Formats: sequence, structure tokens, C-alpha cells
Amino acid sequence: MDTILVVNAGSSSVKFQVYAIEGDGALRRQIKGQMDGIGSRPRLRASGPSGDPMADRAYPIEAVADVPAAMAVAGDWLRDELRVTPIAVGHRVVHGGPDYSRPVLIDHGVVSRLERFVTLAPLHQPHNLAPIRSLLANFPTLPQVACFDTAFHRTHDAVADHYAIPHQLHAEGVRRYGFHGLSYEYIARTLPGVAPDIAKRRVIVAHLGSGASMCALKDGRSVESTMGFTALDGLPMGTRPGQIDPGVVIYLISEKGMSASNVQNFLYRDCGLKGLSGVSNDMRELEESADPKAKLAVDYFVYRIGLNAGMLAAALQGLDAFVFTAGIGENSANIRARVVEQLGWLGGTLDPVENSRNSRLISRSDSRIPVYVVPTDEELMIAQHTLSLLMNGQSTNPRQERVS
Ligand SMILES: Nc1ncnc2c1ncn2[C@@H]1O[C@H](COP(=O)(O)OP(=O)(O)O)[C@@H](O)[C@H]1O
Ligand SMILES: CC(=O)OP(=O)(O)O
Ligand SMILES: [Mg+2]
Repeated sequence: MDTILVVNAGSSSVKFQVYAIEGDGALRRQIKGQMDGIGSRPRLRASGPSGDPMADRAYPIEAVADVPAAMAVAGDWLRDELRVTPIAVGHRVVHGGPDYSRPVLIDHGVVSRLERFVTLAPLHQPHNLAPIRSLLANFPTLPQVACFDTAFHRTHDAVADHYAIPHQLHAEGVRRYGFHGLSYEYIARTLPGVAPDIAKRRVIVAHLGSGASMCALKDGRSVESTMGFTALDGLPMGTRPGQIDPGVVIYLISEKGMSASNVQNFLYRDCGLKGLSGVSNDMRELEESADPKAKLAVDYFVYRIGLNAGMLAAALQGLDAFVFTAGIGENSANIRARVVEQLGWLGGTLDPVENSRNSRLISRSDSRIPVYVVPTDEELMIAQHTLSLLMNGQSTNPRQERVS
């Protein structure tokens, strides 16, 4: 049976799925797994086609200290224990820059173009490119497809795509790209089945994971994102601050004598929930902690989601539904309850019982807007794009290239 392997390296996890390609060209999931809790509580979990457990192994924090180590453990397990030999591999690549508005078949030229964005996504791009390079070297004829977090947002109007800086920089690629696009694309494609009456209307999707952002969807298309040139902007995250006055960066350089690489490490690894709490980057640990600084970090996270919801509602000129997704959005009833409280003025009222059950619809029947929990599936999007490129030489979601 021919299979496709999908690899998704995030900031605190490595997710992977293996799909069988059926005779009629349909995809059937065979393995779904992830190594998560990198930097806090590493754990490899995987399940088979009907959710049957295949692995559940905890590791000491130092045994899986970073994403490359997690990738090696997951890769060894797939290759040595399961003997997975895919006919194609689909990769999440976080930064596609201005040129890639759809998935692409990878060759050496594509890899060198994507290497230019390593400094724009240091927590992701190197880990996205490392397995691509290694497979290209060892299996040069194995088709590999890159699917970009930025591609889904390439529909933004010029006002949402620009910073108020001289045009030359925009022409060079200094733009508001937005990220988590594969997740938002999956939600946009799933919504018509979940809520046909609102799928074409004004929806805010909150992707709350280790990296966190929100997207304004109108008619299933992205019109605005809280993230910009890099995945540092917008909401506070596990180790990233989210929106910050650029004056803070100038202060770090001129008053603290920090170099560019010190500042980069600081902003990507030492800030956000981890920096503010001094306890952990992992929401589970913050929710369990009695430390007042952990409470402040959680309060800040919720407060900033509320502020950004107001901004996105303004971009949409109203709001018809709100959707939670990703690690925190799918699993933390407490954070969801607190966020929905912030959405009261926008018309959201929580049903606490449905929320505590992680139900799909968690708002009360008299809530002016429905609030949903939709588990994301970036890997399915990648598998579909990979299969389409294999079969037709074209992605499933061709988009107009925007002329800049
Ligand atoms: N039950 C839970 N309660 C609260 N937070 C959770 C729970 N399960 C997972 N999380 C949070 O989800 C985050 C990971 O989300 P995920 O979307 O997998 O991140 P990423 O893809 O960026 O690595 C973890 O940092 C953890 O804080
Ligand atoms: C772009 C980004 O922050 O991704 P993740 O949430 O997977 O770390
Ligand atoms: Mg992720």
C-alpha cells in the first residue's frame, strides 16, 4: 500500500501522520502521532486508524531537549519499529515569504529560497528544512512537498499586508504575512460541515497552542491575522512576547548592549508565558501553579486574546462566530471560559456544561454568536496538498498570485 508521511514541526511539538492512498485516490489515515511537551514534559503518543493506541512513552526533559531531538526519536520509531517507507513526504514549512502562495514540490532551488527565511522563523524554519535536506540527500527521487503557514493569508488586502514603513522594504518582503495558515485553512474547509449558516460569514478563529495567533475569516478567506512579518507578533505565546513596542528592542540593544542574536534568542525563547511567569511555557503547568506570576501570565494571555478579538471584529466589521483550536484552545476549558467572558460585548455567552465536556458548540442557545471548538488538523491539509501535487502537479487550493 502506498503511503504519504506528513511532518509538522511546531515550537513545542513534532506532529506526524501516515496516510494510505486508496485505489480511488482517497487518503486513509494509518498513524497519527506527536512528540509534545518539548522543553517541559516530552511525551511520544501515537494511535492507529481507529484511534487505537500504538505508543505512549514519556521522556526525561533532557532526553528530548529540543525539536531536532524530538524529530530523531519520532523518525527512529517510524523507520525502525514501524518500517514506514512512504512514496512521498509532505512538510509544514512555516515561512514561505512573498513568493510561495501555494504548496510546492521541493528541489534544491526551493530549499535555497526557503533558507532565506530561517532568520524570520528561527524556532521553525531550520527544523522544517533539516528533514527535507536529509531526505533530499539520501532519497533524491522521493517526492517532497512544502506546505506553508503563510500561504493561506496571501489573500489579504494591501492595508492588511503593509507596515507603515517605506515601500522599498515592502518590495523586499517586509510584510505582514500571518502564520498558522494550514490550521486556518483546515478550519475554513471544515466549517461548512460544522455550521453551514455561518461558514460564509464573519468568523474569528483563535489558534491557541505553543505558538498562538488569531485569524479573521470572511467567506472562508483570511482577511486579517494577529501575526505579521514573523511569528513573534500578536498574542503572547509559550516563549514569545507577542505584540511589543519596538522601543523595547531598541532599549535592549542600546541600554543592555545586546547583540542581534541575543535579542533574537530573547524574543523567541525567553519571553511570553515562560518569561512573564518564570514558571513554565506550558499552559498546563501554569494552570496547576499557585505562583502569582503564573496567574499574571495566564491573565495576560486571556486579556490579550480579548483585545485582539476586538481588533479582528473591527477588521470584519462585526462578528458571527468564534472558533477555538490548537493545544490550549482544544483542551483547556478554563482558558476558553475566560476568553468567552471577554467576548461578552461581542455577543458570546458560554454554556459551562458543554464547555467542560469539550463539546463542539460551547455557547448557550441564546448566545448572540455561536462559539465552537474545532480540533485542527494541519497534517491532513498537508497530506491533501501533497497528494494533489503528486497526482495533478497542482495543489488542492490554487490561489491567485497577488501582484504587489
Ligand atoms: N489539557 C490542556 N490544558 C491546557 N493546556 C494544554 C492542554 N493540552 C495541551 N495544552 C497546551 O497546548 C500547547 C501545545 O499546543 P500545540 O498546538 O500542540 O503547540 P505547537 O504546535 O505550537 O507545538 C502546550 O504548550 C500546552 O500548554
Ligand atoms: C507559527 C507558529 O508559531 O507555529 P507553532 O504554533 O506550531 O509553534
Ligand atoms: Mg502548532
